[in-house]
Amino acid sequence: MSDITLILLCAGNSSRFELSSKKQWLRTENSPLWLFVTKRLSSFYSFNKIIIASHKDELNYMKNFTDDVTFVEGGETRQSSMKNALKEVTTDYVMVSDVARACIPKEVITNLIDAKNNADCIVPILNVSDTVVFKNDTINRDEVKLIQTPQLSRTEILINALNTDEEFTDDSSAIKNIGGTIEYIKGSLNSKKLTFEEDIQAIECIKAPSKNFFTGTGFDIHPFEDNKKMFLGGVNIDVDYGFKAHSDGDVLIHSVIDALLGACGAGDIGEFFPDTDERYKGADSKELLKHIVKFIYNVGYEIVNIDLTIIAQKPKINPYKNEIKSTMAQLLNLEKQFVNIKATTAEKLGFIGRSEGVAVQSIATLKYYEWERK
Ligand SMILES: Nc1ccn([C@@H]2O[C@H](COP(=O)(O)OP(=O)(O)OP(=O)(O)O)[C@@H](O)[C@H]2O)c(=O)n1
Ligand SMILES: C[C@](O)(CO)[C@H](O)COP(=O)(O)O
Repeated sequence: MSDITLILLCAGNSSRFELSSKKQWLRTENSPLWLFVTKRLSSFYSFNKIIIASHKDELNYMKNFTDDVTFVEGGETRQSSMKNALKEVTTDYVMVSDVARACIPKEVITNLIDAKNNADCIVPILNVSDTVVFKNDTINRDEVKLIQTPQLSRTEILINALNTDEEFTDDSSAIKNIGGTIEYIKGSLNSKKLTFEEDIQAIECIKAPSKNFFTGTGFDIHPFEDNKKMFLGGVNIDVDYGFKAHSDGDVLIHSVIDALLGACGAGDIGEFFPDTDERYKGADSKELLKHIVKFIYNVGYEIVNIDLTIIAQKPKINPYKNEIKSTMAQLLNLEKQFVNIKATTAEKLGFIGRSEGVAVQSIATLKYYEWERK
């Protein structure tokens, strides 16, 4: 059994990337980048264990993709994500890599492992061939190194090195800080880190996303409650009763949230906003939908359209249809033509027919965010 654990850091915010999808969630064919990188690295070497540090909002979702890795919640910084992941490591050695370095070649992994006994931390580097100016001075470029990941460290030493409030931008800097030894090996241009949008041009091992469409259905139902404001699709309906619920009871938005989550395979509304959680008592459902829409985009999807049916004996929906459409289109970041609303009575049958509440059924279609190499 190998004595090396792989940690893949995937908990960043991609704030410099500036696309609607986080870089770890870009699709290469049908695979999110983090899964592609995990499979790629594990095809090069049989690690004892693979640990993935995930953003807290994406941790549960990631678990739907594979049972072969251990997921941990990331932190605010790369270093805190690494510290969380290190708690799960039981081997003598640990290899830590950025998910943002998607195309690391096998040779780099093999060379790191071959050098594992030579120092406390083995680091791939690139030398610099351009002239380097630091502040205003041209400096000796032969003394400049560009540090890459993955880095292979003795686990105990890395844990000790990170037992500080000081922030380091990589593992080797922390180890150097406590007097540990470092060995530099040859890195690779193919290990370039995806940081800015234009870096996609250099990440050649990934293929375009598949053109598949994904559908999900949603259904929600709420009974009426007197003397409460009624909201449907984010619009205040002018009646003197509302919906009984833990939140504001916007049954239409709840149904749409479930359809969106269904389409991207992310469970249901209760997994994101439990009705036992005091934070969501009386919550404005528009805010819940905004959170979900951000999630959908972050994890690499775009919304194509939604269609829904409101089943209500009362109130009358027609006078509000257009406003609901506009409000929902804005919340979903869609053109109005891609939001369709139908309404029907229950022909006086059952509890809806007895005017005791309203149900909404919906369907959403998503596609992968279409990044392209120009
Ligand atoms: N809190 C954080 C921050 C970063 N990372 C990971 O550390 C690596 C290097 O970070 P970077 O490329 O800077 O990614 P982001 O932090 O997502 O990017 P940005 O700084 O532009 O927000 C990435 O694999 C990233 O997912 C992490 O696991 N936890
Ligand atoms: C660890 C690293 O990739 C080495 O070059 C780099 O320091 C990460 O920096 P970032 O600012 O977190 O992208």
